[in-house]
Amino acid sequence: MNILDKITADKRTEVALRKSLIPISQLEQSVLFERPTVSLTEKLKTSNTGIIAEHKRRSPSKSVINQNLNVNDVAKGYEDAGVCGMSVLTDGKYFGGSLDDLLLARASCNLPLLRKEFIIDEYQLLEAKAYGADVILLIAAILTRDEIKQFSEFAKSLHLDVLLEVHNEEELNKSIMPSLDMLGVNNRNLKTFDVSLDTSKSLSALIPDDFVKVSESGISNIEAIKSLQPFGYQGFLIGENFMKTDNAGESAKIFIEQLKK
Ligand SMILES: O=C(O)c1ccccc1NCC(=O)[C@H](O)[C@H](O)COP(=O)(O)O
Repeated sequence: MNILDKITADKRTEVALRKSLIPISQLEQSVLFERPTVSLTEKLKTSNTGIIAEHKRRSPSKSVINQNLNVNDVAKGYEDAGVCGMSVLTDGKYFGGSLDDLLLARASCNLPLLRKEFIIDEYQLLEAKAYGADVILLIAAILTRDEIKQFSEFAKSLHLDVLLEVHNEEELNKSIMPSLDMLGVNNRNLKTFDVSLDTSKSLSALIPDDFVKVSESGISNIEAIKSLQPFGYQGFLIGENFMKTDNAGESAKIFIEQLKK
């Protein structure tokens, strides 16, 4: 079994347990459920930097990245740095994240927040809304076309933006549909962890112009962004490069200042 299959199998068990512990009616009572969401897609369309900065403590590919940062400080720092949005990993077992991280980020900034999760059930979209997310991620590699349609349409009914992530042509071809807002190309193969920006470059021409294009993973310098922009990318998801430092917000600030030059 590859790591993605393992994460997904564990996620099914976890979500079944969460559903039995917290009923949907309780999620819907969250004060955040009525909060008007902020569109990351619209922010990326008008930004000249397009940085989506991630809160990421550890990962299957890198083990520990940084366990010492406080999510409130990271969220405030990213907002001060001028990022377009923040991605918050909420998986506990493989990434050391939680829904509480999302809630704390929500309490600390007004940025559009992406719930970075392995979504396999509509229930997780209700959780995303209840804990303050504005955007959800759907990963084509773990979903059927019918599930992508069902989850993306449900997300839109909750006024959440949808970022659909692909890694190859087959995943892209099965996924294109009007209920998506952003098409993300993950430069990391989630089964082997190989990283190549060429993945974003080669798939870009196949992504219809109706979607904002986001390049994800393995971006560690300004040159990478400059090399992706001519391929139509308007969003750049960066985790480790900021989180591996003592001050993720400050690192993002310096990065954005250099990018603007
Ligand atoms: O990062 C991993 O090792 C990983 C492994 C398996 C599934 C997902 C994984 N990462 C999720 C992400 O998409 C990244 O956290 C995100 O794109 C940022 O990547 P990076 O800038 O390389 O930290």
